[in-house]
Amino acid sequence: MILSTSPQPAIRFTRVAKRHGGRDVLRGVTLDVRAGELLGLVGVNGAGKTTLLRCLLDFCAADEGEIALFGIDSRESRARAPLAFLPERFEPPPFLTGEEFLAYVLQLQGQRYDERRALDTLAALDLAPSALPQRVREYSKGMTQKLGLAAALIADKQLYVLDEPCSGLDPKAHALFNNRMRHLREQGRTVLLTSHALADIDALCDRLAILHDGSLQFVGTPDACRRHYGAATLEQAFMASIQCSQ
Ligand SMILES: Nc1ncnc2c1ncn2[C@@H]1O[C@H](COP(=O)(O)OP(=O)(O)OP(=O)(O)O)[C@@H](O)[C@H]1O
Repeated sequence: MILSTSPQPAIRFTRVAKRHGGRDVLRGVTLDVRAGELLGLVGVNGAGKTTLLRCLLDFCAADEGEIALFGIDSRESRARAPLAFLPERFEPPPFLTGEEFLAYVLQLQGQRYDERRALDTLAALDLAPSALPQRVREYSKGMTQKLGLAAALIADKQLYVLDEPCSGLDPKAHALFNNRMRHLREQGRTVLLTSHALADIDALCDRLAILHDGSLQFVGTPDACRRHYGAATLEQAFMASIQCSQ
């Protein structure tokens, strides 16, 4: 058990390190995701973002360090109960219908499937009601991603961990997703998401964390990031942050 501190962050990574194949993928990552904030984790391909989330979700064990969810060691299953997760590569069982998949996800969380709620969740992501009785194998890439988001969002959770949630979304669904994220923040929910779209991070996130080669280079607001690197845009600031580390 990790001792809680006050005010308690939704997620606390403390000196998290992970090696894969003799290579350091995470090098002592320390980061608090505050309760009620929307934090964007950014970094180049292979920076270690998904690995950090996998450690958080106990999909793999960190070699060093600790991770706590609302003050509870993330390796305890009860710590992850208030959390919904969308993986980077969302691959639902192709033989299920959309409705069967959503019902299954809710059942795993001890919740009942409610068609009205499912339709509202789909509508909020611009997924047509006809997707519910359709088999997932017939879905387009964007439809599959919307179903993954719907599965993450349909259960009422305090914390959402979304790995590249906008991957494959069309512009309308993308805008609707951003609205949904703002709504979650208004409700005091916490969101940790990864994204390669710095414009989204700028428009949406309270703070961003830049991970490069397994180490955090910067954590703060988009404005603070631009100021810190003397940059006019977040893109320039990001480029400066990863060059500084080389
Ligand atoms: N199971 C594994 N075995 C070996 N190497 C791994 C494993 N998982 C991740 N890695 C390596 O760890 C590094 C970080 O990968 P990770 O998927 O965390 O990066 P990422 O920042 O999420 O990248 P992307 O933006 O491309 O999704 C990569 O070099 C990857 O090859």
